[in-house]
Amino acid sequence: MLNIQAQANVPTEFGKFKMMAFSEDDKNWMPHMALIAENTDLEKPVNVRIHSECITGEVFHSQKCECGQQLNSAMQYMQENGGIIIYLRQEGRNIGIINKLKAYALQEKGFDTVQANLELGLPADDRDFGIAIEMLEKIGIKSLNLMTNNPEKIQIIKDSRINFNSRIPLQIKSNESSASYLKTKKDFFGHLLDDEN
Ligand SMILES: Nc1nc2c(ncn2[C@@H]2O[C@H](COP(=O)(O)OP(=O)(O)OP(=O)(O)O)[C@@H](O)[C@H]2O)c(=O)[nH]1
Ligand SMILES: [Zn+2]
Repeated sequence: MLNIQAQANVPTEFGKFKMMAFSEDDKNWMPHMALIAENTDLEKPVNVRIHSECITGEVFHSQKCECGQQLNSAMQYMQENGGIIIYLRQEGRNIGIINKLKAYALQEKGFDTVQANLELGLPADDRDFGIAIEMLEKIGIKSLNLMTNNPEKIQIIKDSRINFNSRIPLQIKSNESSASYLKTKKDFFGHLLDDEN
């Protein structure tokens, strides 16, 4: 069972967030995180972004994906409108950074983002979004507006006790390196992306 192990108010370049670390015990060095923007009203439908860790994109500014820009946009949006970011430690769609780099090496040889995982004997997407539901319920969210393009995340909320009120699109313009990745997300995973990608 996940519990809030610690929480503190942290100023960021976007504004102040209450940052919470969730894990089963306080010995976990990679806890899932919740960032709650100031002025978030938990009694109204809450704006929520469920975001999966991507060290290459968020920390090292890789151009192969749009995760870093998505996280920045989400933080900005939550500060302007109130809301919560659930940050899941599910690097590489939960295959981990070592396997993700192995998958990237295969992508250099022409495999796409899905084929590369399968070639490694791993699922295309191994994430468990039930963790996000558990965290949202602990925080006390009853109804939400979900910031995503991923229909699976929407379905997970609809299958839970939390009310799905609306979707907030989160589309980042593609670049030369990310265009084919975004096309595969649209074609294979059914992501709700406009045609500019
Ligand atoms: N295995 C693998 N993981 C990747 C690759 N590129 C990005 N990721 C991971 O994919 C996750 C982000 O998933 P996305 O499919 O981009 O987006 P999403 O979270 O499903 O959907 P949105 O809510 O619309 O952003 C992060 O954990 C990234 O580390 C890749 O080529 N291979
Ligand atoms: Zn990424």
